[in-house]
Amino acid sequence: MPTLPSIYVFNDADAMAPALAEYILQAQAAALQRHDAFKIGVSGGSLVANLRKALLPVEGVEWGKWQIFFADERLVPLDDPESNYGLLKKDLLEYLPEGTPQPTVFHVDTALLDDALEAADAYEKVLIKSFAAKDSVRLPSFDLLLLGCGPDGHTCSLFPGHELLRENVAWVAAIEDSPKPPPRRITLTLPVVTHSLRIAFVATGGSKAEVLKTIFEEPDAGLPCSLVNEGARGKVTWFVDAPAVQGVAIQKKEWKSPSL
Ligand SMILES: O=C1O[C@H](COP(=O)(O)O)[C@@H](O)[C@H](O)[C@H]1O
Repeated sequence: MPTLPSIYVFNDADAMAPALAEYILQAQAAALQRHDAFKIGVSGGSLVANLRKALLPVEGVEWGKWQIFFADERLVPLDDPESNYGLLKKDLLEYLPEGTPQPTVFHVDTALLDDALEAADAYEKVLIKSFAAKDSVRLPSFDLLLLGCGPDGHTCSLFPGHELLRENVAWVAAIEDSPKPPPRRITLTLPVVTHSLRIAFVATGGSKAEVLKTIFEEPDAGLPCSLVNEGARGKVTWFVDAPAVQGVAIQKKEWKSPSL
């Protein structure tokens, strides 16, 4: 089993989209063989536009079987421009053609936006219900996590050097001092992220090149994305465009379409 992440580089986001779609459809097929649902966790940010580009043109997405959870969420109203749920709805789900079976989307409890701890506990209970009781399951196994990578190397709302990186009991944790606004958020914890069956990072644009250099060339710097690469050995795939890895020493892989 390979231990390094697989890194696929494309000229631009348009060229990346079909490969990302194929990868997601492979994960969907594997999940639907295991159970009658596709349980995924998604980030917000630039990922969502890339998902729309990838998924809208293709057939075979069984939207009605998707159970979508948030890898992290900002504690703001769902219609706030900062909401990851709001972004997913506006930039992806509202584009689904009329009559498409809708995915089940698990958003944060909006009654708890002022209390990050309560909001994290409540979202953990949602996971416990969806993935079986915490007593019998040490960690939930997402079929797929689709993650972004911030320009500082954060992923989910796990920020470089933050104490939350050491959280190893909770499935979902509260953060009140996010260095990127808004400060109050909830996030999946690192053990939950690395326990997922597959993890894909999507990073595009030259603004990511500097941090990708650190992530891949200096993994010991311990940036959150490097910790995921390390902790989820062999299960991590990166989809990037050429500007995002300009000047970064990586071992690229060539995407082979399963349809060829
Ligand atoms: O704050 C956040 O930022 C990251 C990265 O966003 P990007 O726009 O630089 O890709 C995102 O993955 C995370 O979900 C979000 O809450």
